[in-house]
Amino acid sequence: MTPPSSNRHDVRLENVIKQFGGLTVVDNISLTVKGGEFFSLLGPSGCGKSTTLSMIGGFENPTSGAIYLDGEDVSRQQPYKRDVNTVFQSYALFPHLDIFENVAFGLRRKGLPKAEIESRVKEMLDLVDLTKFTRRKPGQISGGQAQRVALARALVNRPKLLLLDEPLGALDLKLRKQMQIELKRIQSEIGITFLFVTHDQEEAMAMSDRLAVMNNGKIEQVGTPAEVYDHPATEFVASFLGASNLIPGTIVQRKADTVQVKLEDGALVTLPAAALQPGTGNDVKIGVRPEKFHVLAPAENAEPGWNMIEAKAGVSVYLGVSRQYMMESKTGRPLSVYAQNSGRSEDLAHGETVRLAWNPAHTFAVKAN
Ligand SMILES: Nc1ncnc2c1ncn2[C@@H]1O[C@H](COP(=O)(O)OP(=O)(O)OP(=O)(O)O)[C@@H](O)[C@H]1O
Repeated sequence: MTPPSSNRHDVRLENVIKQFGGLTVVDNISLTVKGGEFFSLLGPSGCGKSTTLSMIGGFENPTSGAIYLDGEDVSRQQPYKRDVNTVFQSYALFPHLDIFENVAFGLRRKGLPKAEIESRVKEMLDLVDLTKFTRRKPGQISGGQAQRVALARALVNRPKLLLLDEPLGALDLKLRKQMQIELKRIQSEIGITFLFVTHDQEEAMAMSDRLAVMNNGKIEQVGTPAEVYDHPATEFVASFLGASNLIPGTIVQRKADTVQVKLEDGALVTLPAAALQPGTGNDVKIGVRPEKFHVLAPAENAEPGWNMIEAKAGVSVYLGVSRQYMMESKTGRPLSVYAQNSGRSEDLAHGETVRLAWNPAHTFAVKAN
C-alpha cells in the first residue's frame, strides 16, 4: 500500500538555540526533515536530543531561532495547536481504561462522532496488530504491546509529525529488535514523518532513511546511514558509529581525484579526494573500518592500487561470522580487524606479522584534532 502523499509533512529548524540558566544545550541547529522521512537524532546521553524534540513538540521554547512545520513558523505555538504527537519511553497509558479506550481518549475529548471514533481506533489497533487485545487493561499486556498502544494513541490523531523519544528504551533486546521492524513497517504504511531520538547507533542505522549525529548540542553530520558510516565527517562520528581505526598522517600530495597521505609509520596511502572534508589542512587522521581490512596471506599480493600497512596480530575473539583481531601497527597503535569467517584462511598466531590491505575507496579522512 502506498501511503497518501498528504501525509508527508516536513519540519525545518533554523538556527535553533536552547539555553537553560545560561548553559547552551542546543547550539545553533539547522536541519530539514523531509516529508515522509524516518529521521533519527542520534547522539550520546546529554547531547541535546530530547531538548530538540521538546522544542519541536512545543514543550520547550527555543531561546532563539525558529521551527517550521510545513513552512509555517510554529516556534511559539502551544503544543496542542501543533499537529505533532510524541511517543515516550514511558508509555503513560491510563491504567483504568482498556486498550480501546486508551487509544480513543483523545478523539473522545475532541468530541468526534462515535462512529468515526470507532472506525479510527479500529484502524489504528489493526495497524499496530493489537485487535485481539482491545478489551484488556494496560496491566494485562506486555511492554512491547503497551508501546504499540502508545503508538496507536499518538497516530490516531493523524499528526503531521510523530516524535519518538527513545520509545524502545525500556524493552529487552529481542523485543527491541522486533519493535524496530514493526515501527519501520508502520511508518512505511502510513507515510507520516517520524522523528526518532536514540543513543543507540545500531538502532538509528537500522531504522532511519537519514539521521543527524549530535554531540554537545551541535549537529556533527547529517546523512543516510551508509553516508555517515562510510564517510564520517568528524572523528566523533567515526567513533560513535561503530568501530573505526584512525591513523594520523600528513597529506603529501593532492591531485584532482586522489590524495596521498604519509602515515605515522611511514606507509604511503591513497584516498579519493572526495573523502577529504572541504578545508581540511594537511594534518589528518585516515580512517578504515575493521571489516574493510583484508589480511593478506604471506604469498598473497594486494590488489593493484590498494593501500597496505604492516601490523602485528594480537589477541582475537571468535564471533561466528568473523574473528575480531586486536592488532598493532608498526608504531604500536592498536588496530581492530575483522576477518570474515569464510573458511578459507587460517587463524593468525599471536605476534605474527601481517600485511593489511584495503581498497582506497574504503578510506575516509577526518581533521586531526
Ligand atoms: N529543564 C532543564 N533545565 C536545565 N537543564 C536541562 C533541562 N532539560 C535538559 N537539561 C540539560 O540539557 C542537556 C541536554 O539534555 P537532553 O535531555 O536534551 O539530552 P539527551 O541527548 O536527550 O540525553 P538523554 O539521552 O540522556 O535523554 C543535559 O545536560 C541536561 O541536563
